[in-house]
Amino acid sequence: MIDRLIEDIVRKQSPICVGLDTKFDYIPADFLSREYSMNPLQYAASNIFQYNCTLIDAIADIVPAVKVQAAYYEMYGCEGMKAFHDTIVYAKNAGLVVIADVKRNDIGATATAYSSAYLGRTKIGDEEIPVFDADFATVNGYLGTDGIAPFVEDCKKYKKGIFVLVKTSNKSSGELQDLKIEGKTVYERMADFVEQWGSECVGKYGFSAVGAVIGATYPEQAEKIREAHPGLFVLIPGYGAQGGSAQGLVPNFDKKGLGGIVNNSRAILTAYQNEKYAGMQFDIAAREATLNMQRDILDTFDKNGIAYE
Ligand SMILES: O=c1ccn([C@@H]2O[C@H](COP(=O)(O)O)[C@@H](O)[C@H]2O)c(=O)[nH]1
Repeated sequence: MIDRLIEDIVRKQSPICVGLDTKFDYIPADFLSREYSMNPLQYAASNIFQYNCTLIDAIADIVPAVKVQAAYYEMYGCEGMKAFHDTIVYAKNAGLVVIADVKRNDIGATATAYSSAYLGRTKIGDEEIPVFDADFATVNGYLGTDGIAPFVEDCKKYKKGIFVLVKTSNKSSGELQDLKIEGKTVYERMADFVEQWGSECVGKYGFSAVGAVIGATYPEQAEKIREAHPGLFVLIPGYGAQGGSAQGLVPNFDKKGLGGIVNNSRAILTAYQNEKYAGMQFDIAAREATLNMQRDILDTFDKNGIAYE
């Protein structure tokens, strides 16, 4: 899957992932269904799914991937998780790579169950059934190797990928991640682990399907990690609403524009509320915002001697 993601990034000249952190409140009133016979959670979830489908149709030709943030579906209960599942199916059918942002982990046995849910198969009798069946999942590596191994096994078996939290984009990420142990920060040690965990998952472009999450808000830290780990593929959240800049993304990428994919959720989902896109329908505004992000990144790449071949 890592090779396909890289090929789609290059083909679309777009190292961008649109984040489907779809809150009911984001949906414009004139898009809401007039079908009021459902309970409130069903109503919210069914509108979220319709919104996602319209948005996916608007961006599928200009980005390689979407990231579906589970929190915004879990908050609507079972109906929300159905919308999560159906959104994954819809996005895959639209030709997109799907990252399930679930940040899962636990002790080995339980991590195996999580991995079956999001990447692998659930065994019932003789049948092995794909459940959410995303292409990538985000995971938390802080329980250590036994909590990650089941995900890595499913990456190998089903050609999937994971992104392990290394240096997160949030303000307080340094409280723990920047602490030093024997001369290295915790995030640097985590990056070492990620390389080790993914050593048998390296694809034809030299990047492993076991990648890292590094926030766009921490370019200096990204530079350090990149120097130590040239084969680490990075999911980069934090561009847009969190203030990460295109220039700050540069350390993650090699001169061919490879090495990462940049997520943007709220600034695309709610672009129609931005005066820059005033009067546009939400899907048209989302497309324009995505194209502007692409221009911003490609112009910055150009200034830094980075270009897709
Ligand atoms: O370090 C991290 C890890 C994950 N995220 C997630 O990415 C998106 C960012 O949303 P924006 O609206 O573009 O800020 C969201 O799903 C986060 O949970 C992150 O931001 N930082």
